[in-house]
Amino acid sequence: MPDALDATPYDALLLLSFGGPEGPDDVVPFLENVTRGRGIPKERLKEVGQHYFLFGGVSPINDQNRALLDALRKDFAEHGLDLPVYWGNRNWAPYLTDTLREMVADGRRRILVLATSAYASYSGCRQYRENLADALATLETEGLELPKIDKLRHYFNHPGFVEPMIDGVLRSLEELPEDVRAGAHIAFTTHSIPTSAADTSGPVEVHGEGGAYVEQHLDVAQLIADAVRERTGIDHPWRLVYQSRSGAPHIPWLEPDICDHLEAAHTQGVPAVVMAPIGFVSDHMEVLYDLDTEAKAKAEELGLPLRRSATVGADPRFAAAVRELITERAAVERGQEVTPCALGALGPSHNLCPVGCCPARASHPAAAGADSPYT
Ligand SMILES: CC1=C(CCC(=O)O)c2cc3nc(cc4[nH]c(cc5[nH]c(cc1n2)c(C)c5CCC(=O)O)c(CCC(=O)O)c4C)C(CCC(=O)O)=C3C
Ligand SMILES: [Fe+2]
Repeated sequence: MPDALDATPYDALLLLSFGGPEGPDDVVPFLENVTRGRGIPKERLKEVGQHYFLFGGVSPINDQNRALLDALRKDFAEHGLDLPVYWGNRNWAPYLTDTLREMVADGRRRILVLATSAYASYSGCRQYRENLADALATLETEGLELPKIDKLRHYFNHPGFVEPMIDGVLRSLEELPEDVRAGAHIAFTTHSIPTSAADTSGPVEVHGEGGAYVEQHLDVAQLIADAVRERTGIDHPWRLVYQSRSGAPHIPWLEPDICDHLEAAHTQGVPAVVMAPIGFVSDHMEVLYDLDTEAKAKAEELGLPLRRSATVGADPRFAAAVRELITERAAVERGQEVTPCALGALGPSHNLCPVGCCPARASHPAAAGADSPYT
């Protein structure tokens, strides 16, 4: 047995995810949960519902989280990290509030949260913190003693997140027909968000002009492209592109869309493309529908060879990264010196979201940040 690792003061890890439907009857109530008060056009909701129905009303995200839970528990056991792992979702069962109630009943007082979103942005960070605050508010009305909740720093540039994606891109390149492989372009994809949300993502003092969201993705894309060049000797041209746009058409969102990009690439004579969905932690519906269904159909129509590389999912290197992030943060909380691990140009992300980080359109309490009403 290795020496026991120290998670003190934490007594539990909470895997906090998006959640997804697990059958046709779940789809509409799930979409209602996701879009409550968010002003998404009815037409878009019908369309997104169809994406789910195409796959039997089942999102792959829950099974992927179950696999990640297994990987985390296995890794912790193998490395002597004695920390129970719980799972709660923002938009579907097991619901965050129910899990948190269970954690309190189990006597958990200091909870560390791992969100299945690696980057800054309102949708990828603050919204998770708002849902934590809402869950705490509910437990408070029930007269429960509230636990203290912290959130792990953004892990987009952690080697345990980046390295599996490098392997994935290399594998996808190898899958391309040999005659087009050397000339292939890489399209790194992430979820489009409104440009107003992109511009204000991250801590105000730290990020550049266009916000942390794009900056962080560009950092990861560059890391992967550099590693691919080192391993293959070929400098594959790349670009960061976007997918899964929703919202009203007159509101600007990040562009270009992956399908428009494929068309432009084809017109310019690009012989093949590898899509690398670096914005997502696992192969959930955005990946299955927007890339594997829609973008692949577009490529077929164009006669453009296209491969989609793997997301991190339950890769053991990602589980190990989570363990390292936990012991790192626990040491910080104990007042010890640590050297946080991060690749790329941006350095390790902040541990505590400062006031005004990734602001929402409407003010809403958010937990696990400097502006949390819960301490
Ligand atoms: C940045 C980002 C991530 C990555 C970070 C993270 O992972 O958190 C993400 C993940 C996900 N988004 C998901 C699903 C949905 N997102 C929607 C809507 C929206 N997402 C947005 C952004 C993001 N979303 C935004 C700006 C909107 C517009 C409405 C709003 O301002 O809030 C809608 C409503 C319909 C539509 O408009 O598409 C659905 C159904 C699922 C589950 C998939 C599954 O079931 O497998 C996952 C993992
Ligand atoms: Fe989304």
